[in-house]
Amino acid sequence: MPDSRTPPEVDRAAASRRAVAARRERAALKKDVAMRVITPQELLRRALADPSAPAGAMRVPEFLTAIPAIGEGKRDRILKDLEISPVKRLGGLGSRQREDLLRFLDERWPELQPRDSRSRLVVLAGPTAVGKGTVASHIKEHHPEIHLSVSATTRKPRPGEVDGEHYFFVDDDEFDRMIAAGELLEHATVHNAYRYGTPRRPIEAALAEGRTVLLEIDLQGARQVRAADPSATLVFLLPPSWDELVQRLVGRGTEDAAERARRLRTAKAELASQGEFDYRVVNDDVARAADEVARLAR
Ligand SMILES: Nc1ncnc2c1ncn2[C@@H]1O[C@H](COP(=O)(O)OP(=O)(O)OP(=O)(O)O)[C@@H](O)[C@H]1O
Ligand SMILES: Nc1nc2c(ncn2[C@@H]2O[C@H](COP(=O)(O)O)[C@@H](O)[C@H]2O)c(=O)[nH]1
Repeated sequence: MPDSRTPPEVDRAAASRRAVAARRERAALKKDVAMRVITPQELLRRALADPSAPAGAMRVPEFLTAIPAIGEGKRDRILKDLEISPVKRLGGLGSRQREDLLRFLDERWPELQPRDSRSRLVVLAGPTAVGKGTVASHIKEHHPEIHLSVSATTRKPRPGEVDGEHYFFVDDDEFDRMIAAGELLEHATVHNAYRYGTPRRPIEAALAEGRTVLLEIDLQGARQVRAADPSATLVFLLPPSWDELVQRLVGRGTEDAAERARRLRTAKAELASQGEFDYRVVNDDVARAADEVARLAR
């Protein structure tokens, strides 16, 4: 039967069919990213190679939220940081924006991976005086959604330290009892001096609530946690340099010379073990390092 429509009507109908097909293809691509059939990097490379392909027509915000680890808040922060307008399509990105977006995906890939293979248990370790306690306190203050574990220890409180807040200060008998009762997830004698351990129950309760739990512990403890839960995330905090580490230890002024020497000996061994960790973060600036650890913990 002859087509009774005018040529403009035929064109409009064809354009509408093409638009519907393109929308379907974009939806399929987004699903492929969400289901991990292809990586976001691969989709972005396809879009850049052929801006007229369905991937090229995808807007950057819908591309970002196709990645399961990126919600709307994170999406908006990324767009702002990379200075990309929300109306931009992948195929229309400028060369600097392309590079920035690809670099972002490559650098952040570990934390954008779906969490289902990792538990919510995160360990922060590193040599003495690198700033573990300082970074952990910053996280506690600025990321209240993360539960910071309070350890038990046989060492005496330093000035300003509060029982139950900084540590549970216990004597040797009580520490032995906690071990015998299975109350500690891990425990170790640190710097060949005092004993420290992670109370198990508050951690299990926080994990059961779906919260991320951060343990600020030593290398021996980190190894025990890894053995108990291979899916835990291990983060190693590094000083900007060895000299800076010594300066921080001396500057803190909480140990005498003998204790400092003992701690620095342990620090050398700990630094040599950093390869066992999933991530390394340099504590050059407390807020920056804390935010990086919090991001890895999410
Ligand atoms: N990014 C930083 N820049 C400068 N000084 C820092 C930084 N982070 C921490 N410090 C300082 O370094 C000292 C050691 O920090 P902190 O006590 O947090 O270390 P730690 O790793 O918990 O040590 P330890 O394992 O011996 O308990 C403190 O005086 C702290 O204020
Ligand atoms: N294995 C564990 N190590 C712990 C724990 N809590 C703290 N620590 C580590 O001890 C040293 C010394 O701490 P300080 O407060 O006396 O300076 C430090 O490296 C901590 O990370 C723990 O529960 N288990």
